[in-house]
Amino acid sequence: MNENNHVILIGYMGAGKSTVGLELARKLNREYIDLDTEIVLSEKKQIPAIFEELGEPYFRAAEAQVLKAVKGEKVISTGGGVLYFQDTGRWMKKNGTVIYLNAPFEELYERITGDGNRPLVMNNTAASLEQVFNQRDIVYREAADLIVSVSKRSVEDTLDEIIVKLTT
Ligand SMILES: Nc1ncnc2c1ncn2[C@@H]1O[C@H](COP(=O)(O)OP(=O)(O)O)[C@@H](O)[C@H]1O
Ligand SMILES: O=C(O)C1=C[C@@H](OP(=O)(O)O)[C@@H](O)[C@H](O)C1
Ligand SMILES: [Mg+2]
Repeated sequence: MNENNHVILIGYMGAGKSTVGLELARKLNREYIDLDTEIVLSEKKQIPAIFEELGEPYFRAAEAQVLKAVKGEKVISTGGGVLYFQDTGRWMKKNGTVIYLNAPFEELYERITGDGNRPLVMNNTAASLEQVFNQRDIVYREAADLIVSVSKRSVEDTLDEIIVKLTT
């Protein structure tokens, strides 16, 4: 039996997981968790400082730990690297409905380029970010129960599709 019944948003940086998740929680009248926000609060450091001072492996472990501690029927916005450990996707499937917010790399890159709050964007070229996107896209698809396009589309429109898919 499932322990929890969350709605879990996954996808690459810039897909709108944080933006869509907050609104989705409001519409579904559920509590909302953004894993990045939880980590910032518990570490009392911003994401770039966590990467710089504690390292990416530390951040990945914290991310998986925070995710697995969420109980109930919440809406969870993950970070783009949340599937870093192989067992995380399995945990998600057992604990909720996993929705992959998907768009072409070029569109997502437009949204995130120059953002100083995303260490991967600051420290990598567009070509290597695209490579990461291509690797992760496979993993996101494997983990997803539903795939929703966020390409050239408003947040409202995306929300409507998610709500229809969750309730049919
Ligand atoms: N449907 C959309 N169309 C255009 N821009 C969007 C859309 N959804 C989110 N954005 C913008 O893209 C950026 C990244 O959104 P965010 O919610 O932080 O993504 P994520 O949490 O997946 O990294 C923000 O500037 C946000 O306003
Ligand atoms: O893709 C990633 O590895 C990351 C994505 C970020 O979250 P968003 O996907 O919400 O930008 C944040 O967790 C961190 O900067 C690392
Ligand atoms: Mg986010």
